[in-house]
Amino acid sequence: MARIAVFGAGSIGVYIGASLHAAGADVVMIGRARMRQQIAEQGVLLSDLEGRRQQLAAAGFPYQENPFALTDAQLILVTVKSADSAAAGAVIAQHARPSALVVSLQNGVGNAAALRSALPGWQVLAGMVPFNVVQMEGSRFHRGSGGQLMIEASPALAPWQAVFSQAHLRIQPCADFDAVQWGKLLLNLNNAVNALSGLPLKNQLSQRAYRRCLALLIEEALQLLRAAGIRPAKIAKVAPQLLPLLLRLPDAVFTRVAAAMLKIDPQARSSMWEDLQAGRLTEVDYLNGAIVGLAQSLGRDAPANRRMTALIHAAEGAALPSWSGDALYQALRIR
Ligand SMILES: NC(=O)C1=CN([C@@H]2O[C@H](COP(=O)(O)OP(=O)(O)OC[C@H]3O[C@@H](n4cnc5c(N)ncnc54)[C@H](OP(=O)(O)O)[C@@H]3O)[C@@H](O)[C@H]2O)C=CC1
Ligand SMILES: CC(C)(CO)C(=O)C(=O)O
Repeated sequence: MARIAVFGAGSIGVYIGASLHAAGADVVMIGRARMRQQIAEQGVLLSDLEGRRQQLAAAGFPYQENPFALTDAQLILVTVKSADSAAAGAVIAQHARPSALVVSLQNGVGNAAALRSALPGWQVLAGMVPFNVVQMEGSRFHRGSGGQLMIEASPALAPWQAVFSQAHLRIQPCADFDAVQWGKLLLNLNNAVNALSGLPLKNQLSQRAYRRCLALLIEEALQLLRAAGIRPAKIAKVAPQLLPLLLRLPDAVFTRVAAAMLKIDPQARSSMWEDLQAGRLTEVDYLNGAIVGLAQSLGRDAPANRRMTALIHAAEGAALPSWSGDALYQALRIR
């Protein structure tokens, strides 16, 4: 059977890899010793907001540290954080076959390009994970929101569609993937707001004070995208251009009008909050920082996203933050 490798299996990689394994696919997850030990002791519990709870035994669970496992892979899913993409590409180049299809399942707009630079001549596709996964007590990997995986359209995807569908991970191929990545990045501007709030996503997004911060960041990004001639795709239920207006609505109206946006498990958190909590560096340079970089390329500034990037860097390695929405809004607007 065709072999799938998940490279850099943490929250997203274990959730996707374990779902494929549970559905009978031939998959191997490659990651760190800490994760391998945790899984060897406790197995993996997959859960989701629709009520799934599936315990997968430690015995025979395909997780290992050795990248040698890449040798037989025909499909390689890359799920490392953005700063690790170039190094991941180098390891893949060393161990895998150039005929393997590589798919980046990462946030940000530059990871597929980073992988392509490390893997000249390989087929690398950009992908997008719309849902959220948090690691919880008991080696539990919990999907706290919904949506379909999106991957850059290519005939090379066809043999994999059925395998993913069997694992309840339907793949939606998309032609204009730049638009998809920028559309997702707009939503990921909330990762930093969420991380600084210290609150679960649903609670944070239910409070107008935090939504005003996000509206400010998105509005600034939309102006720059327009100036650069980039049209972000609609990833949420509403068009990107309407997001600032929607987010600024009073709580009572927002909870009714944007009920679909709040269809999130009360325990779900952003991946950036997970990074702060684990004492790791975050992906802020690849999210809010990408807006600052876009501004610079246009000879402009992105003050709110620039300040947000600095606030997150200040929080990295420090005690877990718990900003109020109003204080954060003021900090993002300080001249
Ligand atoms: N978590 C979520 O809900 C979502 C995340 N995403 C995106 O998906 C991507 C992955 O995120 P997430 O799963 O949360 O990240 P995690 O940090 O949980 O997982 C990545 C794992 O890869 C490991 N890793 C890094 N480099 C290597 C290497 N060279 N060899 C082996 N293992 C390596 C990391 O170990 P170590 O930390 O020790 O380096 C870590 O365990 C990110 O781009 C994120 O933005 C997208 C949608 C939702
Ligand atoms: C799913 C979402 C948008 C949740 O914040 C995410 O991409 C992340 O946590 O990185």
